Amino acid sequence: MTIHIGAEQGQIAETVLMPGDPLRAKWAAQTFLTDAVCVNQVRGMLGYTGTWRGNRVTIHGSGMGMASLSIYANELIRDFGAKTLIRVGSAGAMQQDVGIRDIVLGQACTTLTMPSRGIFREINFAPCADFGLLHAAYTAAQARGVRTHVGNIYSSDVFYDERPDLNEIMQRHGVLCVEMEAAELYAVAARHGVRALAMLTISDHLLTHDALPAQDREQSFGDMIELALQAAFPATEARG
Ligand SMILES: O=P(O)(O)O[C@H]1O[C@H](CO)[C@@H](O)[C@H]1O
Ligand SMILES: O=c1cc[nH]c(=O)[nH]1
Repeated sequence: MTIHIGAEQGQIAETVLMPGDPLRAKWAAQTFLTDAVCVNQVRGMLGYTGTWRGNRVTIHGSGMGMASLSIYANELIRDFGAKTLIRVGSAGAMQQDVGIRDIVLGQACTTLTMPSRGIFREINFAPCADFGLLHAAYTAAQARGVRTHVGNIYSSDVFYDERPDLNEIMQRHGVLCVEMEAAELYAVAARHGVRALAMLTISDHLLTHDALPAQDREQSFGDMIELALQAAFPATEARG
């Protein structure tokens, strides 16, 4: 039990899927895990542990923003021994050829800042995905025939951005989409020598202004959840 996670020791699996939305965690656990048990409700930040094809998995909300994710990622890794953390988030597309419901795998993250920024002093640390997870997720997505993009994503620390000029610069440099947690997840994971990946489903589009409703963001990202599980347990997937 930690300040923010009420689980007992042993109740958190080594593999953790992390949506921002705690209700997406609940839906994903109840839809995809066997014998899912709620292991955290502190502050309404829901976490569930169950199994997927015999492998123990926890699905735990991160909350919105890097400050919130940082608390949960630190406690999951340092206090509960999490070794593989996969963010399963939503994101806003920043390129014309990235469409609603496409999946983006965050190979690297662009930031203005992040909670871990301070410890790097004058260094511009480049938060990047674990290559094994990235490769496994891409392979699984190709096999499933899901439209998938791999590349640089923008981890913003604000949702209501007063600097749209920065979006234009990032778009010209090929940044695929904007979300709010991945960079800090990658930095915390790197610091502790564990694996991390951000998988994102495009929920809205900064250029076309198309957007999915809240219920879809909560309960319709099944492709992404299954791809995250396949990426975490590729050998299991090969056996079918
Ligand atoms: O849907 P989630 O996973 O929360 O991700 C995105 O949605 C939230 C903003 O609406 C931010 O957390 C952003 O990163
Ligand atoms: O951070 C986010 C997440 C989803 N959509 C956005 O536009 N921004």
